[in-house]
Amino acid sequence: MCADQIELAVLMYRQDDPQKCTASRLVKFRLANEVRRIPNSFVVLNPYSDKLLTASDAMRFKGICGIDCSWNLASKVIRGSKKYTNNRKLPALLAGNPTNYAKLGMLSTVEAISAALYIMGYKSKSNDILNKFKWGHTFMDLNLDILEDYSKAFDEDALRVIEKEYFPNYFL
Ligand SMILES: C[S@@+](CC[C@H](N)C(=O)[O-])C[C@H]1O[C@@H](n2cnc3c(N)ncnc32)[C@H](O)[C@@H]1O
Repeated sequence: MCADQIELAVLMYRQDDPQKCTASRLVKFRLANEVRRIPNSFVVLNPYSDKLLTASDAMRFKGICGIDCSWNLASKVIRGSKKYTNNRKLPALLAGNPTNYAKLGMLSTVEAISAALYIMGYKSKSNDILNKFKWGHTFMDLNLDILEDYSKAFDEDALRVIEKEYFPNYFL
């Protein structure tokens, strides 16, 4: 998969400290575009979706969009909204960022986009965006083996089997 073939976007609610906001940093380094309306051809990273992101989504979507809001308000902003389409939850992963370190599924926006890139086959770009954060390598240190296994699973059933092997008690 060629790293240039996928576009990255963020929808920003600006609810967190701008100094710590990972989406702002991606926009600053021109690694993602800030959008007000998510293009229909993009997959939306939604931690409350019933549908899991799989490697086969690389064939369906030409871009990935993160929704950057506070985790404290995410349930209201994302779960309570019907305006997002093409929603996908990531299979279970451990956060590597200092705020939610080692919490399952509570990833920062950059971690979520990086994981989606890895699973969809854009492995080099997945690392490139993490490299803009001093703690970015921690996310890969914690999750590389898991992400590699997830990237080989082409449907949700296969993903859920792997998820259960690594995290038997995972519910978000
Ligand atoms: C709730 S925001 C928190 C952003 C944080 N303030 C930052 O600076 O990165 C994180 C976003 O990343 C994506 N995300 C995080 N964990 C996810 C998961 N388990 N499944 C799908 N998307 C996820 C979602 O778009 C989510 O809204």
